[in-house]
Amino acid sequence: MSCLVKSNYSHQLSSTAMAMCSSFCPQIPNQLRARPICPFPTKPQFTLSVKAFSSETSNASSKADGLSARIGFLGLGIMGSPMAQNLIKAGCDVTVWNRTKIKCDPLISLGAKYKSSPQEVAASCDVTFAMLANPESALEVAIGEHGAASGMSSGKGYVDVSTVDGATSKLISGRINATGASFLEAPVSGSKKPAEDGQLIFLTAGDKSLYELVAPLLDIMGKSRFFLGDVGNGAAMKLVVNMIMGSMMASFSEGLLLSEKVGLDPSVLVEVVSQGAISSPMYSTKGPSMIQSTYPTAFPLKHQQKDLRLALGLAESVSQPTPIAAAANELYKVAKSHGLSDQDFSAVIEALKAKLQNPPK
Ligand SMILES: NC(=O)C1=CN([C@@H]2O[C@H](COP(=O)(O)OP(=O)(O)OC[C@H]3O[C@@H](n4cnc5c(N)ncnc54)[C@H](OP(=O)(O)O)[C@@H]3O)[C@@H](O)[C@H]2O)C=CC1
Ligand SMILES: O=CCCC(=O)O
Repeated sequence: MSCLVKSNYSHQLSSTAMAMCSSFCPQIPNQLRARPICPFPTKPQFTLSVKAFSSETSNASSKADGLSARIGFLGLGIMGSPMAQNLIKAGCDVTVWNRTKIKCDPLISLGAKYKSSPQEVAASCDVTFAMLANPESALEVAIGEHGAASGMSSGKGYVDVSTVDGATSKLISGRINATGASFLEAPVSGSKKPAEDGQLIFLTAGDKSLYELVAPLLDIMGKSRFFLGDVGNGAAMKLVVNMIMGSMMASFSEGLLLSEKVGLDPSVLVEVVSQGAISSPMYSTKGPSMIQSTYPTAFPLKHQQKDLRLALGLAESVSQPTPIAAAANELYKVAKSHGLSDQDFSAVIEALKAKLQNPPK
């Protein structure tokens, strides 16, 4: 396994990185290419050569020379839109598609091209990213009618950054590989704001050469990237992380409500938690709005419940007991039944309030 992290301490790019920037982003003027300063206007401060722990080195520069800079992006929701936007702002040649076409318009205004199906995007691009809601939509867009696979061929790459289960990822990988193209799964840790800020964490697995080729693109959209081996490992890592997160949020919700019920100020609880061993940006960021009973959507509750469901399936596949996650999953299901699917996942606290108001008879 390897991990590369974006450095905040250097304005300079290595020559390898510079070559790859130029290769992927042909709109970068030649006079800028000659300078050892990264030309990306939004994300100037990184180098590709900082390693956290790995003996692997990237030799993507020479391979990148064979790849032109046409990038497809399928799925422009909360995450896909800012990710694609960062690629466009970095000067990359991006072609977009979304089921609901109107969501393409802001990106088209920024310079993106548009195609009317995933198939057409894949056919016209060298590497196509997909950021879809769930396994069903990831499958439909990748291998359904007019899906990306039907536009794929040898030399192309498909990078699925959606959160899905390993079986879905392997199915997509098999169909993409059958066309002669390469597949990488690359789900992300980090939410709406990190997506906007290019601070996502990529959990990749699959074709190592494709990983190396798209590394400069991942570095535009993210702050670090892990290569985890075979297809399925990236999905598994993502599901374990989100299983922990879903349980943490459910437990935090119980704490907020209990503190209030025993006469404490929940705002003080948030402050106390922020100074101790269980401090988490999630609690500090979401806590104040949860106390106000407002849940501006960064990570939709329906997706958190989907991830818990998939994580429980993963645990079941290896007979691993996960009673805490199972209980949390039930709470998110209650929240969904109260119409909170499209609220932020912190709205799970409302399920506990509902339970309090309607105790079992
Ligand atoms: N939001 C977050 O904080 C994070 C989300 N994720 C994961 O990333 C993925 C996307 O999340 P997010 O952007 O928040 O989700 P959104 O719900 O905002 O976007 C979902 C996207 O999937 C598309 N879609 C849904 N169903 C279909 C379908 N049947 N056919 C074609 N397209 C479809 C939507 O198209 P349309 O616009 O037409 O509805 C939209 O582009 C999910 O897997 C999620 O778990 C990962 C990390 C963080
Ligand atoms: O999948 C969603 C992850 C959200 C986050 O990491 O904050």
